[in-house]
Amino acid sequence: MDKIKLTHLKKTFGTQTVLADVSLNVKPGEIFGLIGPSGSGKTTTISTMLGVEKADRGEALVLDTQMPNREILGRIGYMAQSDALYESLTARENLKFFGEMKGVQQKGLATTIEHVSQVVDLQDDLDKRVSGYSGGMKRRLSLAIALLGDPELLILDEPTVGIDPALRRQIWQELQAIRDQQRSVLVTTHVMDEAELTDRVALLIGGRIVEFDRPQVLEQRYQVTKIEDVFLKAEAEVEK
Ligand SMILES: Nc1ncnc2c1ncn2[C@@H]1O[C@H](COP(=O)(O)OP(=O)(O)OP(=O)(O)O)[C@@H](O)[C@H]1O
Repeated sequence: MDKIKLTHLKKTFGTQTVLADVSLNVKPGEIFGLIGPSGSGKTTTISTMLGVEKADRGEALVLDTQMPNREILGRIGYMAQSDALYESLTARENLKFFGEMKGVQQKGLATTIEHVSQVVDLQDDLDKRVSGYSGGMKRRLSLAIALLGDPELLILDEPTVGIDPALRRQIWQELQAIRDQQRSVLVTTHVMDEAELTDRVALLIGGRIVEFDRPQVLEQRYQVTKIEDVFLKAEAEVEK
């Protein structure tokens, strides 16, 4: 059973068609990458699938349920592009608050907070107020919050922006461990090396998914060795 299933989604803002016709599915136990030029509609795809924005046409099912749905939202680890954090609280207090909201048992909460803050390397800064955090630290805290409660589905909008390469690698190891537990991850990224690490990747160009397959299959199809080159060639073809 698919964790996400989008069928012929269309979304316009005024006269601008941002999503012309988007269909995709995310399976259990996979890391699914959504890549595309800036402004191609990656964030809109996410907000429409979650029901934050209303689709003009088509259907979006998340965990077999039409969104928006509060109960389902509670079962997803969602990291938006802008951080929604309590600035006047410390990181630990934020994690505690969101952990309780997600129903993490009080008994295991401290251990869970320990684990997610280690993944994003914030364990030494947990008792600082978020207002004193850098942009990258806030991103890392948002990611830690998304990881709370071991959600069966993670939806991460550019989770590694402003994050150093070594930590980025550590975060991807965690995403792979999550995948290996048969949980699913949908991730948008601008970093082509990251797209290489996904199980399947979709290229969103001009409001359509122009390619959608395993990275290696796409590289063979375009006779290149990197997803970056697939991306550039596909983009040039669309622009023709
Ligand atoms: N609420 C909105 N009202 C009007 N236009 C919007 C709205 N949200 C997005 N758009 C427009 O839709 C287009 C796609 O934006 P979106 O943020 O989905 O792209 P993106 O692929 O996520 O971009 P980036 O990679 O830069 O984050 C842009 O032209 C944007 O201006």
